[in-house]
Amino acid sequence: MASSFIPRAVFPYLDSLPRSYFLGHHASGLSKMKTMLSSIDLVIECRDYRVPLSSQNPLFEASLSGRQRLIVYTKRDLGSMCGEEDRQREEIIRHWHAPSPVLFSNHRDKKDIQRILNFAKSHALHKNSLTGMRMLVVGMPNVGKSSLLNALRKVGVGKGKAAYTGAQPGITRKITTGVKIAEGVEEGEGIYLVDTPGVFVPYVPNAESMLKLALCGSVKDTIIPPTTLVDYLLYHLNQHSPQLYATYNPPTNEVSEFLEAVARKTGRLQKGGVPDLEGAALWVVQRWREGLLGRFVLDEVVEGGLEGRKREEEGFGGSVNQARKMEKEGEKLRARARHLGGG
Ligand SMILES: Nc1nc2c(ncn2[C@@H]2O[C@H](COP(=O)(O)OP(=O)(O)OP(=O)(O)O)[C@@H](O)[C@H]2O)c(=O)[nH]1
Repeated sequence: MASSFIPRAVFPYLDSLPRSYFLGHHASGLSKMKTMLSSIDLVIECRDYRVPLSSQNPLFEASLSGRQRLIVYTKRDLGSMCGEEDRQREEIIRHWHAPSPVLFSNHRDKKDIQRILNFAKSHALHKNSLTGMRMLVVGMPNVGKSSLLNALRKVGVGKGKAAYTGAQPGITRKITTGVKIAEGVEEGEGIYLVDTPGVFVPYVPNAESMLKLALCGSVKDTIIPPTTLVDYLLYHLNQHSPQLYATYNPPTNEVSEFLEAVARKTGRLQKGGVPDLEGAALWVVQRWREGLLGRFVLDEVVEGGLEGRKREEEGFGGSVNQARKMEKEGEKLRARARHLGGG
């Protein structure tokens, strides 16, 4: 009976999950960013609104310090219903970073983009460098950097797309030349924004953060089984309201039951009418990423939350080599557990 439904209070996440997704183009992109830093006036660091803690990358703190930074929480439309709870969350996030500036954005909302543009312009005026101010946009893979660049260019100079965007991480592989997003005083002058490839954290300290990042599309969909992602999503959906998936199934904590219902309702059936659970899982994840299956934040946003997260990360070192060592050790342990379990 629906009224007696009790959602899971914790997610029994698996120790077998990978905790790293640090690729070659992430490392080379980061080292190129470092070499460019002396010619950059402002760094725009993008983080995902739905995972404000998990999408911060300590590598940026370490590598891009010394430049003024504006933090932009992207994809706000996918995590916010613009209610009182959202307002309070945004206030806490601003406190985390005070006195550094923080803005929130939906790349389709002209007002949000204009705010970022205004910030850039006032920074340029303050620095007296409207003649050729250069900014770098950085962030985790798929966080929305190129979309932000295109939106700023559209609002700022009324021009069309300059960067490719896409629903999978890793669309941008190389650092581009600067794209003009605001006119300057003279012809050929203005504010330029340089797009960069997304850079993943070297090692994700807790498995749940890895699930969150994967759900938000920061790692390739082949890294974590889609059914595991939907299981994790179902856990969150139930915490908010099982009504969010009422079209497909009554409240449940069983991912296979949920996916079977989705497969049947959406016609994802294999030979002999067998439900295609993986196909259904990929579809569900996509629906959530598009905001069509609830809009909510996955990280817990509380006062002091960012400091707590930083302490947790410091406990894990933070260097890429250390991270590789830990990932290798994790792989060995997982292989041993599989061997002992006979799987
Ligand atoms: N709903 C919504 N979707 C967004 C927003 N910003 C970006 N997206 C979508 O998120 C996906 C990734 O956007 P990109 O701009 O390609 O992300 P990126 O950070 O440049 O990705 P990399 O190439 O991995 O560095 C695309 O499908 C965009 O349409 C936003 O504010 N709201």
